[in-house]
Amino acid sequence: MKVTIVGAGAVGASCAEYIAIKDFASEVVLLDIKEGFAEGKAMDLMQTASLNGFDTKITGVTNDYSKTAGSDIAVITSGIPRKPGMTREELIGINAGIVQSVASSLLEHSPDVTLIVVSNPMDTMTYLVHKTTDIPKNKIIGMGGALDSARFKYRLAQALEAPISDVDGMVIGGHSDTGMVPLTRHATRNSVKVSEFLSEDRLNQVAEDTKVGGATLTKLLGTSAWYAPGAAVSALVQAIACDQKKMFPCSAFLEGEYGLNDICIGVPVLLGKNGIEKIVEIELDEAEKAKMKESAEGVSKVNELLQF
Ligand SMILES: NC(=O)C1=CN([C@@H]2O[C@H](COP(=O)(O)OP(=O)(O)OC[C@H]3O[C@@H](n4cnc5c(N)ncnc54)[C@H](O)[C@@H]3O)[C@@H](O)[C@H]2O)C=CC1
Ligand SMILES: O=C([O-])CC(=O)C(=O)O
Repeated sequence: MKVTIVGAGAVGASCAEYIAIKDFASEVVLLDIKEGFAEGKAMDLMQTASLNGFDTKITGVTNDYSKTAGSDIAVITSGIPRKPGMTREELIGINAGIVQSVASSLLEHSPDVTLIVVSNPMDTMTYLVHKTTDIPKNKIIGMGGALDSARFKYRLAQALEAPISDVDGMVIGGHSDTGMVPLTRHATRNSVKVSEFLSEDRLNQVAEDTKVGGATLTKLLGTSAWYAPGAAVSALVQAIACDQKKMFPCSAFLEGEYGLNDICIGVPVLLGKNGIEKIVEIELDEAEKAKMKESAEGVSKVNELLQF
C-alpha cells in the first residue's frame, strides 16, 4: 500500500507520522514544493521508526511526481493555512490553483488513485477536484467531518465530565465556522442520548464551540491546527487501505442525497477499499434539515467563486 501526501507542512507531516505509527502502509511519499523540506521531514520521521516501532518507509521529494507513481491513496494538504481572524473561505484564491495543479500531477502518475482533499476551503476544493478531473466520485473524499466530530466528542466529554471513549457524536454539513451541523440530538453517552444529561443551553454551547473549533485553535496557535487534522486524515487513509467499511462524515459529491445536488459537503459515508462505498442517509428532523440546507447554500456560494 503506497500513500502519497502532498504538502509536508504541519498537517501533512502529522498525517504521515500517524500513518507510520499505525504501521499499515508499506510506503509513504511526502512531496513538497519547498526545496529539501519533504526530504528533511521524511528523514526526521524515519529516525523515529526504531523508537516508535514501525516499518513503514517514508521518503521525501521536492516536487518530483514520478516518485509518487502507483500510489493507491493520495492526500492533498498543500496550500496556505489561515491566520487568526481569517475564515477558511479566504484561502480560495491561492489554494484553488495549488489543489487543481497538484491533483492533475498526481493523476498523471497514479491514474487509479483515491484522493483525500484537506486543503481549505475543503468542501470547495473537493468540488474543484470533481469538476477538473475524471476521477470517479467514490474516489474523491474531503476530510472535515471526521475532525469536526472528534472536536464535538471532545466538547461533549467536557460538558458531561465523561471520558471521551464514553461519548459518540457526529458533525455533518460544510467544514466552515458557520456551516457545521453538530448532530446534538443523536449524540450519546453509552447509548443514552446526551440530552438526558445536559440542558438545551449547554448542548447549544457545545455545538457552537464545536463549530468554531478550528478558529479557536488558530487564534491560540497563530496558524491552524495539525495534530487532530493529521489524526483524522490518517483514520480515513487506514479505513480505505484496510478496507474497514468504517463510517465517517466526509465531504462527498451528492446527486440527490439529502435533497442536494452538484455539491461536495459533509455527510456520513462508509469508507473501504473502493473509497466511498456508500453514502448513508440518516433521518434528519426539520430543524436539522434546515441547517443542512443553509450550510449547503453557504458552500455553493463559495463554489461559485471557482474559475475552471
Ligand atoms: N480539512 C481540514 O479539516 C483541515 C484543513 N487544513 C488545511 O490544510 C492546508 C495545510 O495546512 P498546514 O499543513 O497547516 O499548512 P503548512 O503551511 O504548514 O503546509 C502547507 C505546505 O504546502 C506546501 N505547498 C504549497 N504549495 C505547494 C505545491 N504547489 N505543491 C506541493 N506543496 C506545496 C508548502 O510548501 C507547505 O509546506 C491548509 O489549507 C489548511 O487550511 C488544515 C487543518 C484541517
Ligand atoms: O481551522 C482551519 O483553518 C483549519 C481547519 O480546517 C481545522 O482545523 O478545522
